[in-house]
Amino acid sequence: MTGEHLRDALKLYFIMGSPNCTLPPEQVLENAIRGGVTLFQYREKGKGARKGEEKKVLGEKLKWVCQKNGIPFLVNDDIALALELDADGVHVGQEDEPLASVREKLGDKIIGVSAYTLEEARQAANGGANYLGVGPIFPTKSKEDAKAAKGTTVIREIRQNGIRIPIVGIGGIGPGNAKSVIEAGADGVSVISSIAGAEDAEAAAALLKRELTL
Ligand SMILES: C=C1C=NC(C(F)(F)F)=NC1=N
Ligand SMILES: [Mg+2]
Repeated sequence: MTGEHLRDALKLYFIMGSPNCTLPPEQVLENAIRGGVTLFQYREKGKGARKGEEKKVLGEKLKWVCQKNGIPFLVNDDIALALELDADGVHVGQEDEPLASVREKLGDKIIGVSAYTLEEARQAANGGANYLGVGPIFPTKSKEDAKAAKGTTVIREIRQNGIRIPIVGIGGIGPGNAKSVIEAGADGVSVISSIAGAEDAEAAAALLKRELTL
């Protein structure tokens, strides 16, 4: 996938695992994609998260849903699982395996890196990350150890410092604030609870997509 294709694919980036879903995760994902999700990250984390074989089995199901619908399937944190599932890529945080060693294992697959500050963004961009996950932009309920929300200024700051790689904002993004993330210079928004926690994931995704394309 070329850089520009990835930039477009980041538009509406859905992230979830079984702890985020009330309905069966594969059904939530199917509905979310029908509503306009453009890229998916399997993030099996938090209370009640599956482990080992169960985590892998769910990953295979969700990867299949993505492949059927032609959208990229990424795995959060777990490099070994990403390789086992032959995922399209991974997302790693500052405290996960260093970018250089992940790149060595994954070759030209997609590697996204979390960035909370301009410095972290610059380091990841220089280190060959394919995209940055910048946030939390707004207060989030989806990550227990989330840092203080930064607002959209941090995205503007990264762009003003000449960092051009694709950026997706993350953290408390939903209808009403999604557009401001794009206006600050991000190529897309990533959401967990706005879609996974919605009564109707398809409608929730469609509402967000519409706001992003207005
Ligand atoms: C902690 C995270 C930060 N950003 C992202 C993404 F949106 F994909 F960039 N995913 C994560 N799991
Ligand atoms: Mg992580």
